[in-house]
Amino acid sequence: MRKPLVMGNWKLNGTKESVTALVNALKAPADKAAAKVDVAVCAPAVFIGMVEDLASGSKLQWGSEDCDVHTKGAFTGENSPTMLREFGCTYAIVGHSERREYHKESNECVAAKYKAAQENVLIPVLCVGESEAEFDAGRTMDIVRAELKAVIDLCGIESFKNAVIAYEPIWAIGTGKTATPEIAEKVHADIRAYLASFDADVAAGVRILYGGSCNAKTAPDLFKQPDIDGGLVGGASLKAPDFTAIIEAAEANA
Ligand SMILES: O=C[C@H](O)COP(=O)(O)O
Repeated sequence: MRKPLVMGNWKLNGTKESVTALVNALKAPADKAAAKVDVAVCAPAVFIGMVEDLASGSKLQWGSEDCDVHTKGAFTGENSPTMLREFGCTYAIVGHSERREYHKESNECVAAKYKAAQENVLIPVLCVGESEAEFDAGRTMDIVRAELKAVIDLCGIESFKNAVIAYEPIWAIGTGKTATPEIAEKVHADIRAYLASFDADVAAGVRILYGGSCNAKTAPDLFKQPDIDGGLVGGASLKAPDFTAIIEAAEANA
């Protein structure tokens, strides 16, 4: 039985004031949901220490939006998995489409980050997904399989025992164009089938989140799908009432 996970990805948003208010407002819903649903927020690195101070003692978990492959050294601007772990992160998102696009991160680079996160006791949240042109051309699974295969080649299928996958169709991110529950479920099931071709038990156990305009309105039907194990939520995770409604939708289907 897979425990759903609802994770916020704040991206490049927040102030000291808004982070304080948001984390304080999410502790009670996270505590209430904890028996059935894991709840986490992934914050810009500069806010992670604040999130740790505010959320410690509650069931709200936190993580980073990226992590470097190195643990220390002359890598200006980076954040190492050991530093993130020291500030209490449970998760590290790797391979978000915005990193792949704006920072030119290849499948191999993302796989290396996934490996570094896992080696340093962070749970990687591996983002996969296709562009609109690739979706229109029917190439979704070609893209997603290649993104998964790079990780399998470097870390092995067993590594997915301690990882999360987030399927995020790029055309649905921040656009208001959510994938229909049927489209999303088909891709999630195809991802699970692909992983099962390597190891059926690992495939059955891995949590696969949906991301892309997941909000209070769309989450209930998405979360009813058998292969959708929660959401990676961008815009709607910045407002406590909206994110709370998404947590409640996951609880209702857990
Ligand atoms: O990581 C989150 C995704 O990019 C989804 O963002 P969004 O919910 O604003 O569409």
